[in-house]
Amino acid sequence: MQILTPHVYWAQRHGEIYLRVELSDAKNVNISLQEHNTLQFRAQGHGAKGDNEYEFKLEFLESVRPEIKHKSTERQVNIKIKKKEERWWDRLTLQEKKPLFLAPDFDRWLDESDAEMELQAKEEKINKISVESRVRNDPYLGLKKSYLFMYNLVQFLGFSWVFVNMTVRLFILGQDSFYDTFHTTADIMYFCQMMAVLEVINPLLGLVKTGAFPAMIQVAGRNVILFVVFGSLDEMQNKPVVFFVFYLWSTIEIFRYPYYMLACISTEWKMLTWLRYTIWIPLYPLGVIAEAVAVIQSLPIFDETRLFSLPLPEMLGNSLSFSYTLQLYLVFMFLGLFINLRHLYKQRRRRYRTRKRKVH
Ligand SMILES: CCCCCCCCCCCCC[C@@H](O)CC(=O)SCCNC(=O)CCNC(=O)[C@H](O)C(C)(C)COP(=O)(O)OP(=O)(O)OC[C@H]1O[C@@H](n2cnc3c(N)ncnc32)[C@H](O)[C@@H]1OP(=O)(O)O
Repeated sequence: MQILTPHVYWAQRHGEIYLRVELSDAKNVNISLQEHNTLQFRAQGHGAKGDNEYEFKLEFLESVRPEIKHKSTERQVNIKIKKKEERWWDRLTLQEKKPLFLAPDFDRWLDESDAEMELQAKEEKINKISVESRVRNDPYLGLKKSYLFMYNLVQFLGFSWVFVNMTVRLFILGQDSFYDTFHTTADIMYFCQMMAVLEVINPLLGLVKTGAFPAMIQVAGRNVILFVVFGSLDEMQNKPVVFFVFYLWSTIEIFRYPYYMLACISTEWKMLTWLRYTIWIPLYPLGVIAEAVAVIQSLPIFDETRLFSLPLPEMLGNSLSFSYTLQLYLVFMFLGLFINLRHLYKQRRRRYRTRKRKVH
């Protein structure tokens, strides 16, 4: 019998190589691996040149695992080989010139980015299964979800009240409404911001799957402005900056809390998700700027009133104004801005993963 070479078709994934040998009714299939990367195939069957003994040898680009699986069907021999290291190969063989008997298997062919998506989809499916099994095992899930739903509802109502109140007053009174924002909305804002401390506690108790640190920065940052800068200085309370700070805070929250409420009942509105993960892009820096303006405006007032000043010995000037602490706080504020912008950017990317497509 003449020894011939069959047609071989190939495709790859990050971790595997698939070969399809065009040989029907193959018998005595003998596949071996030499030197970690050279596959030798020999079998009898019906190929392009009729019934014959067929063989080929492929020296792979990189090492592969010794356990090689194959399955002969009436029409072909399918071979699955695991790569030693899970990575994308630029080509199949070590030699740059493709052997004549080798061609891409277009039935299985995926380019690198498609294969990545396939891999990601598999990982997501596995994660979903493991989350679902954990969820099924949690007897308090209903209670946790109800608590979170109520918390988010209360916050949504609170911030909506602030937002609607300010908007209506802006339409009726115009710029005059800037001056008494604090007196008309502070009680509700105090309530919402005190409640927001739960946002640091929730991740610590494992009730929500996010980090406590970004929430701590957010809540502490806002509460310094609300309780210390605005709350303790009457002189600050009728400044227009209060309007801008409260408006920026409440604008994001009237989207964020409904988004969480829907998440609690496993529902999603694409538009709401987009708003939750997008409008922070202009709002967050603007919010920090407005807060910084408030801090800067409060510095001379703290200097004058000596409120919260630190007592010092007489030779050091009696007391250290709280404005120095606030100047230091301004630095922390921009550090906090950077940390949370990065966090929000990551959260957004997690939601809207974009993939680079490689053009071959
Ligand atoms: C005295 C020491 C002081 C030290 C302070 C240092 C300086 C601080 C400076 C800070 C500057 C602050 C500036 C700020 O005040 C300005 C403004 O706010 S301007 C207005 C714009 N602001 C924003 O856009 C921020 C809004 N806030 C937030 O987004 C969050 O507070 C934040 C912590 C920043 C991010 O939230 P989180 O980490 O929770 O991300 P996700 O929303 O993606 O949630 C992750 C998953 O958890 C689920 N989750 C979270 N919370 C809940 C909930 N309450 N109920 C139900 N589920 C919840 C959520 O659904 C996500 O899950 P999945 O991915 O499955 O949907």
